Amino acid sequence: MGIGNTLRLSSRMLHRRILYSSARSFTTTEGHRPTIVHKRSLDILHDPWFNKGTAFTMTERDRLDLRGLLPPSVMDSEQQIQRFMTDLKRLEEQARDGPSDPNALAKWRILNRLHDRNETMYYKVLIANIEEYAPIVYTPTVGLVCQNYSGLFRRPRGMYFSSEDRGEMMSMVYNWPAEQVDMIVVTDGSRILGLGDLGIHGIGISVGKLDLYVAAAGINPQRVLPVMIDVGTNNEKLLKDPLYLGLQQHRLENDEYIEVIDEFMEAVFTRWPHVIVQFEDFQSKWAFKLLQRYRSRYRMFNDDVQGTAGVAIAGLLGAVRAQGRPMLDFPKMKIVVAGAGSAGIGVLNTARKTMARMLGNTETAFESAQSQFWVVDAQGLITEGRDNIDPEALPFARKTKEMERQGLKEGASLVEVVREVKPDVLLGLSAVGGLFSKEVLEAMKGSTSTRPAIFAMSNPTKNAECTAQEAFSILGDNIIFASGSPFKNVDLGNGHVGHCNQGNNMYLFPGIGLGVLLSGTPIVSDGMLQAAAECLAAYMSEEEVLKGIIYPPISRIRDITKRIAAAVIKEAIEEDLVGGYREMDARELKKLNEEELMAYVENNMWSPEYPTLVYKDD
Ligand SMILES: NC(=O)c1ccc[n+]([C@@H]2O[C@H](COP(=O)([O-])OP(=O)(O)OC[C@H]3O[C@@H](n4cnc5c(N)ncnc54)[C@H](O)[C@@H]3O)[C@@H](O)[C@H]2O)c1
Ligand SMILES: O=C(O)C[C@H](O)C(=O)O
Ligand SMILES: [Mg+2]
Repeated sequence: MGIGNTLRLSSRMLHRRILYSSARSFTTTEGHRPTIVHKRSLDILHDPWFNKGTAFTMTERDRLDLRGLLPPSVMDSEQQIQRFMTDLKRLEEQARDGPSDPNALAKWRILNRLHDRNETMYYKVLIANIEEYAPIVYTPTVGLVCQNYSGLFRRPRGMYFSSEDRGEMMSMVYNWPAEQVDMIVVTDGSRILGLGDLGIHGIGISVGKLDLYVAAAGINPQRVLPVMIDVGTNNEKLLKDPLYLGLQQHRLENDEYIEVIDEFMEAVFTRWPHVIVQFEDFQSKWAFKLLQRYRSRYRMFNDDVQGTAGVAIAGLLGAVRAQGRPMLDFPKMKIVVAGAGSAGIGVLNTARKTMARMLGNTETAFESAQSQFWVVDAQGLITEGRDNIDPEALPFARKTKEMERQGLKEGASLVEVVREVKPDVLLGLSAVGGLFSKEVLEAMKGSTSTRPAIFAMSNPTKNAECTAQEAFSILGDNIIFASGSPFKNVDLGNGHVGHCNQGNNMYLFPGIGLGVLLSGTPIVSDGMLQAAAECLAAYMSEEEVLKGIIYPPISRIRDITKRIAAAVIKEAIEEDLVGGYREMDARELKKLNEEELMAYVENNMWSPEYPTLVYKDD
């Protein structure tokens, strides 16, 4: 069409064009008309017709009571699809360089989908097959899940409190639909297993821990709440990833950080005054501070510091018994610990206290206990000669002169320390995979123990300080071996089998939580943690321990958890801290004999059975 023709567009055509365009704009307006929904909160997220997932805008989240039920980052639909496609494509990569069980993530997805559609059935499957599926919903696969969380994120589970929610937490906590919450596991994502800062993706660890609370301790799944507190991340990869679901800012520090955690604690304890909060995978610089800040004010504990310590003590006492010696010989053990973070220091403090108690609890007993430990961190052996020593590690710093006599100096390497000390136990909580190298394990051959023990406790599997195969093949089947993530027993030929123990805080935290809940204690005391550890230590028979089996198999986790809960309640009674639980008041609780106490615990453990449902109009 020439210019002239264009100019001569008939008025009829022009009219038609205008009509067409106005019809289009009319259609568009129609498309923007709001959809009326008769639902709010999780009911919307669980409805495929209305759910937009992370694409709900902040105003919509506020309008529909969704605040806190989704990660804080708002995505558009293009970004959502990009995330979905990245995940889909990752399947191929995983088949190539995935974990030792190439189906682990696929199994996790299938279990997770079941979790989304039928909780009762999910927990029935999990409890009946706990040995097979704990490594899927818990370590090591949970680590992989967190690392791939952006792609795996489907239906949100739990609550997200971010630093953007300051001033709002007290009200948004009411967006959680359950009237009662018994157990919260909270993380800030700053140190997930040995995988470092995973930011908001760390929520997977809270979900995994609570799965064990339900499966092992029989906490009602309707009363658990996984929480992620997003104060930013220092993980540069996440900070640069446009599809990251969390706040793209560096972590808050100092008072700003504490104010966020304070507000969260106040909010959850205001709505649910009897809730128990388990702190999980906070970097050590905050783990200790927050524990001290809250432990006498709230029902809370730190699993990495306190749960790990109890499990390690139980294992160390097992290692003494495995030598055919009485537990009271524990204070004679020489222990080299690699790693002085939240877990390592937690273990050291408790081990020292246990030894000191065995030696009479005097000042000399404490000093004598202290001299049984050699601590090696990223900078080598910790001595008093170190500049800027971490105050938490200070009590375990060795005296320079004494070390000189032993042929060691500040910063000595792990292999040097093992060679000189010839320890009974080598315990790793360093998060460094392969730290117990061939050289280090060879040096352990010089151990003066009749049955040396190797505890490679870092998680997940790739961060273990050594594999079971490496330990047994170098040191033989006489050793005691425990690892944080599960390893299969090692066939050493000629009918010899190296037994692998799983030294993981999963043997303690569910029982601690359950005992605290059912006792109604307002705080989690050192005595309760000690009672829990002693219960675990005493659980294994003489015969098992002599075979090198120092922890129960995970198939017995529900039974051990029940006993630990009873031990915690007993201790709460001793300390006069019981408050009772539901219809069992403190006075009644104190009257229970051993058998009745066990029955009380058992009767209060949830089991996955379908209840009869009856409809009732509001
Ligand atoms: N098995 C369990 O139940 C259990 C429980 C808690 C933590 N963990 C594991 O323990 C590990 C550490 O956790 P954390 O919270 O203490 O971490 P953290 O980051 O606070 O501490 C790590 C420590 O290891 C030290 N370290 C680093 N490189 C080292 C090296 N080459 N040699 C010796 N030490 C070295 C660091 O200096 C630091 O002291 C993680 O892998 C975690 O999964 C296991
Ligand atoms: O989560 C685990 O498996 C144990 C422990 O809490 C850890 O941080 O590694
Ligand atoms: Mg942990």
